[in-house]
Amino acid sequence: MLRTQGLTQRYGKHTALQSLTMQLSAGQFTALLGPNGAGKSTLFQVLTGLFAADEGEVEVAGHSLRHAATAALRHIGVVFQQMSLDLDLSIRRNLLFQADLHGLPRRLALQRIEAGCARLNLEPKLDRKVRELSGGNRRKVELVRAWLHEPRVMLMDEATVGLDPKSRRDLLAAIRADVRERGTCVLWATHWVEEAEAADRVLVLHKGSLLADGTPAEVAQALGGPTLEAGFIQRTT
Ligand SMILES: Nc1ncnc2c1ncn2[C@@H]1O[C@H](COP(=O)(O)OP(=O)(O)OP(=O)(O)O)[C@@H](O)[C@H]1O
Repeated sequence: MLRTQGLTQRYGKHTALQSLTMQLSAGQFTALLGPNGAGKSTLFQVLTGLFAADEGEVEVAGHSLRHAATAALRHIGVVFQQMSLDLDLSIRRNLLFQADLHGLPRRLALQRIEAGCARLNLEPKLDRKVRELSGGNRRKVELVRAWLHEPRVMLMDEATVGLDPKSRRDLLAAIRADVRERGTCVLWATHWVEEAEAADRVLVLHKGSLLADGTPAEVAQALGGPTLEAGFIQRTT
């Protein structure tokens, strides 16, 4: 569902991504675990087409991001680290704005907005301004927004930063349910080992390269364990 081949990105003399090759399947929740500065945000910027990598290729659902960007990006939903909702608009207006950008007919847009908000218990708040919502609920609105065009690949960049434990758990549960129900392919960037431990698969990114790839147990072993956390700290600090 999502493939990269030899992705390399440099900022001046600094190499942020070093020939990164990976392949992610449908129905899989993959954690991209990396310490600060590993290259996670750079990878997400490339995967969402914000800029083209210096070298290498990205394919989304069989479409090349370089040669068929519109077709590729249609399958991508994203929640970035930084919130990007309009604080002075209601949840509904924020989501309708995004639906319009995707060219969704109004009736279908309203159906998806209501269904998405119902899944995340946001429905009673649809007409509240985003400014009045807690951090956890703002993130949920961003998730509903990312779902509006029913993408097959979801990219979540440190989506739980700043959330309390219950909000983190709720957001993760909603994403996992989506993986189960729609077979979504999720790439979840985090530096929280605890979140990676709950993933189907873990990719460990360090200094722009993949250090390990496998189930949490396999990665713990590959990193020299005994736990994922111990191996991760040992190999990335
Ligand atoms: N625009 C930029 N110009 C120069 N260097 C950059 C730029 N963006 C990122 N970098 C550098 O590239 C490397 C990777 O950064 P990136 O933000 O992708 O890492 P990250 O894994 O997302 O880190 P964090 O967890 O702190 O967000 C870092 O060394 C960073 O300083």
